[in-house]
Amino acid sequence: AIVRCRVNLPGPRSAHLIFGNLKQFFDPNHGVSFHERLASYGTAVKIHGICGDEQIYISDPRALHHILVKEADMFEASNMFIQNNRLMFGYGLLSTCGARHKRQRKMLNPAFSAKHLRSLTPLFHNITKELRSKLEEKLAKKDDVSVDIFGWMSRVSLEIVGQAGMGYSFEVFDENVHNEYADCLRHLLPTLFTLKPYLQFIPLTVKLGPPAFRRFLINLLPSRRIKRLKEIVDRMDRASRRILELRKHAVKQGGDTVLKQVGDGKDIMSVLRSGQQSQDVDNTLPENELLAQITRVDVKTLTFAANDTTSSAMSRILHVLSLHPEAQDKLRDEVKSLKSDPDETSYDNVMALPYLDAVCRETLRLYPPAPFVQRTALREHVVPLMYPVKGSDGSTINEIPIAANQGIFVGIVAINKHRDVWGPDAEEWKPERWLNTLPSSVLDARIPGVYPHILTFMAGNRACIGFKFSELEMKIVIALLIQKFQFSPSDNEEIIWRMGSIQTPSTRGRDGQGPYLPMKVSMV
Ligand code: HEM
Repeated sequence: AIVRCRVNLPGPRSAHLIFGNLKQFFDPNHGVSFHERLASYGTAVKIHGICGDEQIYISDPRALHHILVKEADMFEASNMFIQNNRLMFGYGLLSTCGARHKRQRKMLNPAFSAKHLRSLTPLFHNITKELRSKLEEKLAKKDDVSVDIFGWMSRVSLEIVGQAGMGYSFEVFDENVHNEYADCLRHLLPTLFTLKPYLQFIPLTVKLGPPAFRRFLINLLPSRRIKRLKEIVDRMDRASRRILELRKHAVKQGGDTVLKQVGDGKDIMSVLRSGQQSQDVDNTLPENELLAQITRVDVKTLTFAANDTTSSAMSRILHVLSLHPEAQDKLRDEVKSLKSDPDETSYDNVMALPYLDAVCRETLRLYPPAPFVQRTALREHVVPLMYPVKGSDGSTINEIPIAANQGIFVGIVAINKHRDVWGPDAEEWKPERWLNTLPSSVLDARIPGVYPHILTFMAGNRACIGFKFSELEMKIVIALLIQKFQFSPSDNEEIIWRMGSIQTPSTRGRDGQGPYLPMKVSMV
């Protein structure tokens, strides 16, 4: 349905008869500046969608508290997001709504608790040490080497989610083994993102008969990108089937011989399974959903949700540290000053490092891997604003009447960098701001994020379930790498971060070749 705004919100003119502003919004190369332009209109901005549909880009703290927490039942993940994830993964956490989503979430929560993460800490250490050995090998004969940091961050985070999430090793550190799954993940989001304006039609296309018929139609389409996407999804599906076969086989066999492949029972899926066995029938998922949780739906959902996000965040941290050598030295001093051996740092010790915490928070604030997400209003509603906006007719708007079915973009990057909240230096990378008491403007804004004061991991009932997992992973990987290596910018390549559902690095002129972050690495 085409929905119009009920109030004269400011915003850019429509740029295209059919796609409105969506091609600008989803443009990998110029999207970052378009999003900055949107934020300059104010905290509630009108965007033109498909065929005259009007959507609202919101970055106001009070409005987002309302939408994501207080009245979350009235705003769902967008139908496009749900349907698209369902087509790619099946019925998992990223592709269900309402009571069904709530049930799945309740089952999964304990597996992501701090208590459970504590037990995973040694595993995170061991995997990072494997990465360190790889880099040390490369540096054995040279003073410095140029390394694709994104590639390595992607491998380490896939291995961590593989082993800690599913008890499965992707064996990513063996450079002689072509890793099909890692390859698919690397290309999935960038390919998907270039199709975003067209994916707005997904809720219509899923009604076109059974899956086999839709597959037949896809094969008739002339678009190379759609064919590529289908191929990636099919390859991931086949690979996830193989992972599960291996896992089933190994569980049947039991014993130490299979531990390298299927872990030691501490992984998320095993915890889920034992939780399922110990709970009342009423509390459990129906059999088909339980199967969805521990079958390839989950392999794909977990790896998809965890991999690109965390590797983007870790790459960004190392990139920023390479541009701020004094901050890098300060962080290294902090890690080295640990009383315990940094290699064996416990969960509590690594979480208690103040400068490491500040570096992670500041990078996640200024450069959230997911710069926006989408929601749809289920019913009409009025949303209050903390910072009034000036309407296109000059009037002052204090609240926004939202129509049923209206599309909403949650402006994560815009709220994280809001000047009224963070002050005139909001756009600067300053980890020190987290070491002092935060200004009252930040505390008063009451930004509803699960990660305090920023919206990077979102808020409310669909907030990131893996944020503590990811925080631990980032801290261990960064601490152990900084302890041994110096990271510097590449001599002759300009790094560009591209707009996407998840932002990824690349270099100028390297369009369509997947993420890439060359950096110089040397021993300290
Ligand atoms: C820096 C790293 C990460 C960032 C920035 C991030 C961000 C987000 C965001 C913004 C959402 C909300 C999506 C939406 O509502 O449209 C989300 C959801 C989710 N994340 Fe993360 N995430 C990260 C790491 C992880 C990790 C490591 C895992 C798993 C191990 C994970 C699992 C999930 C899942 C399963 C959801 C769906 C939750 C639901 O719908 O109930 N994420 N994440």
